[in-house]
Amino acid sequence: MPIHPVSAEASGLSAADAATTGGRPVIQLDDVTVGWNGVTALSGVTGSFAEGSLTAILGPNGAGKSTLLKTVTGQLTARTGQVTIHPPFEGGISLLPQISDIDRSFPITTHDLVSMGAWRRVGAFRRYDKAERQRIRDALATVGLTDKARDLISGLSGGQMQRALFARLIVCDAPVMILDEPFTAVDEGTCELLLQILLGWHREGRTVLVVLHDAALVRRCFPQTLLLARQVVAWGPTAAVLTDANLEQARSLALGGF
Ligand SMILES: Nc1ncnc2c1ncn2[C@@H]1O[C@H](COP(=O)(O)OP(=O)(O)OP(=O)(O)O)[C@@H](O)[C@H]1O
Repeated sequence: MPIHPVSAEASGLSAADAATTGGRPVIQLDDVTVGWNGVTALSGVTGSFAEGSLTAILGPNGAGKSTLLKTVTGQLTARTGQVTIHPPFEGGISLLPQISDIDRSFPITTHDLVSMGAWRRVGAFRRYDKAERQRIRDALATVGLTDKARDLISGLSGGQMQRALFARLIVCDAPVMILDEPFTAVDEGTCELLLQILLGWHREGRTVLVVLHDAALVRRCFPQTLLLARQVVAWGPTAAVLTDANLEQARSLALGGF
């Protein structure tokens, strides 16, 4: 895993920026506003995700959580403001998209979906070497999908599909992992397995951002929280962010419920 420390000075950020989340900034947002035509999905977002941090992104429906992830990963462009991915992390971000964003009718096997995680190392036309093939087999085994490797993804259940997407991230082996609602439509056992994999990434020193809806799970397992409601309501240590007052403010600022 290519994790290289970058000092706050070298990254061009003040020590105060780094101090807000306890480490060196990996992803920095400065007054970021994103929207479509007449709609402003996010406005004035400023803050940073520190190296090695584990952050839950929480907020009501329509709060701009997916919009934030898509902006950070370059799928959307900020209308104003600046998103900075600090060196050496620019090419080191992997995304687990919302399951509803994936075309499950595409005729690809579970094995091939997971293999796509190696794309950055292998490229489009080179053959997978022995080490990559073993890495893919190990990832399938870790998520319990060895016997589904040759099945088309259209035949996987919701929980199996989430396991396959986690296996793809395992193969990616990126220093920054971004996950959009990874526990949606999964049973309790799958949720626990995937949660343990995710917490393992955090223990390994990766930077992990996860959009979630379950405040109890966030309180139990996520040290940092970004509470969004079309703008930042609060961002910092989870206990300080998930107060009744902040949650009430988030509900009143956004259109939907949690
Ligand atoms: N492609 C788009 N075109 C126009 N508006 C969009 C588009 N995608 C999202 N929006 C709007 O932007 C706002 C934020 O959407 P977003 O999906 O980021 O919210 P969210 O917090 O992830 O919601 P949820 O919890 O329901 O998934 C919503 O009002 C949504 O309708």
